[in-house]
Amino acid sequence: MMKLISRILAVAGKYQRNIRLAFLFSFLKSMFAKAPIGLGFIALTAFYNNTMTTDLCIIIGAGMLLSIVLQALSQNIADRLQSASGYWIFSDMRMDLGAHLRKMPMGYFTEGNIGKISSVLSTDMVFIEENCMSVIADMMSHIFSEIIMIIFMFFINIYLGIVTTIIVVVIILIAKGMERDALKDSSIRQNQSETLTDAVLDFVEGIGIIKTYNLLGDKSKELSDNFKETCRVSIQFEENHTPWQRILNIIYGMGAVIILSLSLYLYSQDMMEVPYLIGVLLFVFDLLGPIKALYSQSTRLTVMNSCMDRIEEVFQEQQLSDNGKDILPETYDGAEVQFDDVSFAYDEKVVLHNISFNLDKNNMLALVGPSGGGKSTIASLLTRFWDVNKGKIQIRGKDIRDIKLSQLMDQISVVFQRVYLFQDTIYNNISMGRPDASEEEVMEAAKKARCYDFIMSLPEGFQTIIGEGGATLSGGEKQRISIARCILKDAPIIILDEATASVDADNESYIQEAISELCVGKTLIVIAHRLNTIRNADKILVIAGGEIAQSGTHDELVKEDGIYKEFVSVRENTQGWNRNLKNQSA
Ligand SMILES: Nc1ncnc2c1ncn2[C@@H]1O[C@H](COP(=O)(O)OP(=O)(O)OP(=O)(O)O)[C@@H](O)[C@H]1O
Repeated sequence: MMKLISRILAVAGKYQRNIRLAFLFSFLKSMFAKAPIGLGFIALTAFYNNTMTTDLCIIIGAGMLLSIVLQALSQNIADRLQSASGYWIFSDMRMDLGAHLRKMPMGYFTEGNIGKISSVLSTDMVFIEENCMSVIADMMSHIFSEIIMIIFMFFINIYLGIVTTIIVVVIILIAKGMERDALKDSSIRQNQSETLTDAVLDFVEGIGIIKTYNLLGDKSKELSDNFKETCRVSIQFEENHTPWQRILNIIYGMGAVIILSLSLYLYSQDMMEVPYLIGVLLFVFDLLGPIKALYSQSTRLTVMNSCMDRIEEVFQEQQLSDNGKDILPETYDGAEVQFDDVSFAYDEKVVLHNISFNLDKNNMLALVGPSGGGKSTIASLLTRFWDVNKGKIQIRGKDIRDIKLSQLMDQISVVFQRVYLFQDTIYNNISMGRPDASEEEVMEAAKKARCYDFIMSLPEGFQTIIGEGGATLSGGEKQRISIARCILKDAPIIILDEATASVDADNESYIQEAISELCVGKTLIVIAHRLNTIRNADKILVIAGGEIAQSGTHDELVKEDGIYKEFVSVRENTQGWNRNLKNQSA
């Protein structure tokens, strides 16, 4: 419980002062709330001793009224200070998380963490944001109230004070066990919520495949099993928690009875006066009220603690270092891109071994080879989607880790096979390649990427919104828009993941023309599948099993027995097949 408070304070940053101030007002509120009990005792004693006067009556009445007003006032100030801080803290935390995620290696997003990120942002943060401040305010008020009650009992009689303290300590110890258990169950519940988020995302993203492969029944069942499991885990959580609450309730009752019996005993031994006994009789069931209220919040507290665990887990993920200070030279006599003895592993799995090659400015390098050989990984290392484990990668003689990530990204454009366009206008989708580009430059890029005509044929032209609720474009059209974006960016190095799936002939020739425009005067790394592209490369690397199996030009490699020769003959046969099929259909 105190752990949660210190965790919230730790993340509160500049709002810590407000929260601490709110604690002070919570304390005052508790004092004013309990003041009528003290005044009640004074009144009882005065009646008992026959010393009650009109003045004292008025003072006690006014004191009670004043304590009610001051209690409401302190509560109001504490609530305002705390709830505003809560929303600010979590708004800042979301920004920090965004900044943190921006610095994570791309690998983090592709390794099944999307469900976790969404559930941290949507479930965990929202839950804490909505609950934490009210819960902390309540908790502080209950803790202070209980302390005031104990002090009060010491004031009435030292033995009563000691026994009340012991009972409260026993309750705290039992509640600790309950918290430990609940924390374990709660993390099971949170993990299940993450699994469910993953399953829902998977279902929604894969709906096309699911339908075409007639898997709707199976996948829907998987999803509904997941919902049932989530339901089961939540019920289990409540069921495991209820017996603890019952035990605590019994102990609250027993505690009150013990205090009551002790008071009667003390009275019978002349160790306590009548007004105090009456006072204890009146308030005994209120004595453990605050601690009872405190632990009735424990379910929410536990869930919050495990939400905080998961938020911290994401924050603790290693960021990609971005401390580089070197500036890339405009011109350089050596290689534009150089891999020097590079090895790389995804976690434990080593997928690249001692890769070394040079690529000169404005030259084209083709990466070819069997699937899973490591071609995409080589390209990803150049963009620092991950960092190498051994060796180094240089651009114009500078280790890419020694230059700022933003400068590195300015140097490279990537044309992915899978195009992603934002739900925005076509214009904005292109201009994000270079946000300060003029309208003419955007149009020019669209013309070079062979997409100007089809964009202009749309009713809204460049202002057409793409995506949900907007225009639907073919795969080839989207690809050309993404190429226009790259053309506008005008980075000197292009990484091109050539499409394996064939698009229709018209689109294919437009895409080829767009790519040719993009590549003029650039240094190119192409993950190549088309024989024509490969033949034009200045250098070909055959990547197999994470190593460079062969390297050379097309003419050199076809003369060697090896993977490349086989690869070319397979490609030629397929192209022959394609030609025959086209001729037959013509
Ligand atoms: N994010 C990842 N996490 C773990 N392993 C990965 C990841 N991405 C790729 N791999 C593995 O690394 C190896 C190299 O994959 P890579 O995608 O670089 O090969 P590739 O030659 O580009 O294959 P393809 O031609 O099929 O795209 C493969 O064994 C692959 O399973």
